[in-house]
Amino acid sequence: MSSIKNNSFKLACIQLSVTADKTVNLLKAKSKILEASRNGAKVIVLPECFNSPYGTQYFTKYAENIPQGESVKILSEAAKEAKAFVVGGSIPERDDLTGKLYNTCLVYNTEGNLIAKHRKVHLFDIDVPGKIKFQESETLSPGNSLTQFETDYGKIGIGICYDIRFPEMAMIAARKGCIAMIYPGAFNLTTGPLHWELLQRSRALDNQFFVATCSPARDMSATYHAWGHSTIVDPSGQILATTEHEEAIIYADIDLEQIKVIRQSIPVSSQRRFDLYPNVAANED
Ligand SMILES: O=C(O)CCC(=O)C(=O)O
Repeated sequence: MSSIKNNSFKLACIQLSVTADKTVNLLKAKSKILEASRNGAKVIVLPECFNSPYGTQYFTKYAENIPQGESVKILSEAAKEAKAFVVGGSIPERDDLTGKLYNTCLVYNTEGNLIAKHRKVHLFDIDVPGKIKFQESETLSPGNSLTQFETDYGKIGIGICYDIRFPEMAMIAARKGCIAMIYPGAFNLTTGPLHWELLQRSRALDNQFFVATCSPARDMSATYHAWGHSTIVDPSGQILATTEHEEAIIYADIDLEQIKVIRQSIPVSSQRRFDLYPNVAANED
């Protein structure tokens, strides 16, 4: 595990109501970050696409350059005022050099400095006949790297929404010593009920670390209906905090001792047989 100054902290996930008005979204996000901080949270998470409605038709309009964009400024100010680590959900990012758009999570430290940037690696391209078809790749490009950042409590890995379906990402974070994976995400009314909680508990149990997800609140007048149910799961797969689909802040006390205890009792990470699966990608027929 990386250098840890404190063995416990309060984690908050802000299930924000996101509107079509970017300024309203940003001001609300900042005030909720400060509220979470007043309630003792030291790591505060926003949802996927917290400054814009979620949908490929919106990304171009709401996209911002990093670090010049207005969302960057608000996140930095909020983290500094809150004296907390802020995992800034995600925003549509425009790379001015290439013109490409990304779904990007920015992370700030307690001084308001940008310490990590994760571009969603696995784009949400699915087609469930009669239920949901979504093609993020119509407008977005995928990121090409995995992201972890240091806090006073240990290292934390970042994924965005669909990234949670790829256990390799979380496993790499765990093997690099992360204490948690945090996934800003916006599942939907088709895949949410069956998969959202199951995926979180699976990633937590696979890796015996904490997992947190943060969704926007549901808005039935929007074009995309988010599942909500932001959740925090402990290293044994138990749910520490969750909610329904309305706007809410959920909190959990994260006790890092729990990681040690479960890893000592069920020591799967030291029992792995990498001699049998050294390179999973090479095993395709
Ligand atoms: O994987 C899913 O079912 C939903 C993913 C999603 O909504 C996203 O990646 O934004």
